[in-house]
Amino acid sequence: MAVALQVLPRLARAPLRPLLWGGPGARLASGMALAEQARMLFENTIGAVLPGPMMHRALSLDPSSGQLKVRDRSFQLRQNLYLVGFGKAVLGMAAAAEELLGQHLVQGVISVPKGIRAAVECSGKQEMLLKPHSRVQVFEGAEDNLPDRDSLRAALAIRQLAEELTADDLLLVLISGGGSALLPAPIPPVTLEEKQTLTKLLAARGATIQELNTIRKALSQLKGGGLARAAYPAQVVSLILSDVVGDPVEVIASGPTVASIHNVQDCLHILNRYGLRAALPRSVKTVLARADSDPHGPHTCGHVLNVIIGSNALALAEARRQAEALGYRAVVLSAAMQGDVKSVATFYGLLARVAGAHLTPPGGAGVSVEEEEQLHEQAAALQLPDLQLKEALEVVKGAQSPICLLAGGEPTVQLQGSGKGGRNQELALRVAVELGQRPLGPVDVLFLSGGTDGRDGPTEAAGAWVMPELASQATAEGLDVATFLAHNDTHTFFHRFQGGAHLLYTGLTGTNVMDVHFLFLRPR
Ligand SMILES: Nc1ncnc2c1ncn2[C@@H]1O[C@H](COP(=O)(O)OP(=O)(O)OP(=O)(O)O)[C@@H](O)[C@H]1O
Ligand SMILES: O=C(O)[C@H](O)CO
Repeated sequence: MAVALQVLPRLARAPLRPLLWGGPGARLASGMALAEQARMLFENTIGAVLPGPMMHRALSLDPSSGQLKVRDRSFQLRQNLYLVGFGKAVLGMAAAAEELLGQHLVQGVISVPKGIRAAVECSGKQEMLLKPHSRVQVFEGAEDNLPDRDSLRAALAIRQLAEELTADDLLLVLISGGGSALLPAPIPPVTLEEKQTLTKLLAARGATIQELNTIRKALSQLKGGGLARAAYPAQVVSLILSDVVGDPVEVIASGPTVASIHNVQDCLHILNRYGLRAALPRSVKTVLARADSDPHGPHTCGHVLNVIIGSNALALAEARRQAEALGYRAVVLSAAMQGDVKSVATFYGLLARVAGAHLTPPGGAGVSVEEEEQLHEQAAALQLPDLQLKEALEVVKGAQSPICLLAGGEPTVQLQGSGKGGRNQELALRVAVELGQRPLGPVDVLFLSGGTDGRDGPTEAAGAWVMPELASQATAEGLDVATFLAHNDTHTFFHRFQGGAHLLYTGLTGTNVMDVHFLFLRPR
C-alpha cells in the first residue's frame, strides 16, 4: 500500500505550460522521457475528474433563499435534505455536497470502498474527506469490488433512511461506478453469498456490464429503481458519475433510481448465454419466478431527477488539452472503447503501425494499403459508435510532429486462467505483443492503459504502459509473455518485468470514469 500511495500527490501537479514542438520549449518536451510524459498525463487526467469540481459544476445553493439549483431545476431547502451514496467516487462527492449544502443537510449514509478514507488521507486530499463531526455516516466495504457483509450493512442503513422520508423531504443520491457491489440487498431467499457467486461467474465469463447489471437488478431490493421506490413520496435527485460507455443511467451502479425495463425473459437469456441457467440456486429461480408473476408490472420513477455530472468523455477532453500542452497533436478517438480485449489490442497494434507509417518521412516505412484496410475492418468490427478514426488519420498525415491518440472505455476480458491481472494490464501486454511483431520505422511508440479508479481488477496497480521492445526484453529476462497471457497473469508479469517499472500506481484515486488508453507516437 505504501508503494501504491506514493504517486497520488503528484495528481495535484501544477497545470502544464503549452510547449510548441520544434519551438523554444521543444527540448523540454522532447527531452522528457516518453514514459514520464505518459505517466504524468495519466495522473493529470485523473486529477481533472476528481469528484469536487464536478459536483460544483452541477449544484449551486442560494444561501439567502435556500434554493438548491441542480442544472436547470430548483428545489426549496428547509431542513428537509437527506443524502445517501454508493460508489468508488462517493466519498469525495459527499464531501463536496457537505461543503456546498452545509446546515441544510439533516442526515446521510454512504457506502464506499474499503480503505478509501485512509488512502485519501495519506494522499493529502483533505477536500475529499468529510468534516470531523459530519452528519453523514460512512460505511466501508466491498473489498475487491465484490459485495460483502459490510456493504450489506450499508445497504440496509441506506434503505432505512430512504423508507423514513416524507413528501416534504428531498433525497440527494450520489452514485458512481462500483455502486452495485457497494449496495447489495438481495431479495430473500437469495443470499449474499449466492449473489456474489453469480456475479463473479458472469464477470469471469465475459458478461457485459449491461448483462451483469440486468441480473443484479432482478435479484435486488434497491437496484433497478428499488431505492427510488423506498424513498417515495420524497423527491429524489440523483447525481451520477458515469463509469459505463454511453452514460446509461439505468446501468450505472444498476440504476437504483431508474425504473428497470427488463423482464425475466431477458434474465434467462443472459443466464443461458453464459451457461449458468441449469446450475442456478433454487432461491434465484424462486425470485425470478415471483417477478414473472408480479401483477403490478413495472414501477415508475416520476419523483426522480437523474443527472450525469461527469464521464470518461470529460477525462479525455482534459487529457487532450494536457497532451497538447506537452507539444503533441492530440485527437480523441472514442470514449466508447468496448469489446473483447484481444480485438481491442489488435486495433491499437494496427493503429500504431498505420499512424506511425504516416508520420515517418518519405522513404521511411511507408503506409501499407493492406494494413490500413485491416485497421478500418478491425475498427468496424468493434462497432464503436463515436469513433473518429478517419479524422485522427487526417491529423496524423499532416502532423510532422509527435502525436497522441486518446481513447477511453472498458474492454472485456474472458478469464481463462487463474492468474492475477486486470483488463488494463492485459490490454497493455497484448498491445505490446502486437507492436513487437514487425518493425515500426523511425518512430518511438508508447501505449498506456489505466483505470481512472486506480485499481485494475483485483490488483493494486491502475494499469501499465508498454513499448514495442517489451516482448523481446521480456524474453531476455526469461519471461514468456504468451504464458502469462494464457493464464491472465499480467500483473505477475509486469511485477517481475524490469522490477515493476511499467506498472502505474496511483492508489485509490477517489474517482471512477472507466479506463483511458493513450497511444504516443514520436518521430525520431
Ligand atoms: N486476472 C485477470 N486478468 C485480467 N482481467 C481480470 C483479471 N481478474 C479480473 N479481471 C477483470 O477485472 C474486471 C473487474 O475489475 P475492477 O474490479 O477494476 O472492476 P471495474 O469494472 O473497474 O469496476 P466498476 O465498473 O464497478 O468500477 C472484470 O471485468 C474482470 O474480468
Ligand atoms: O457498479 C457498477 O454496476 C458498475 O461500476 C457500473 O456502474
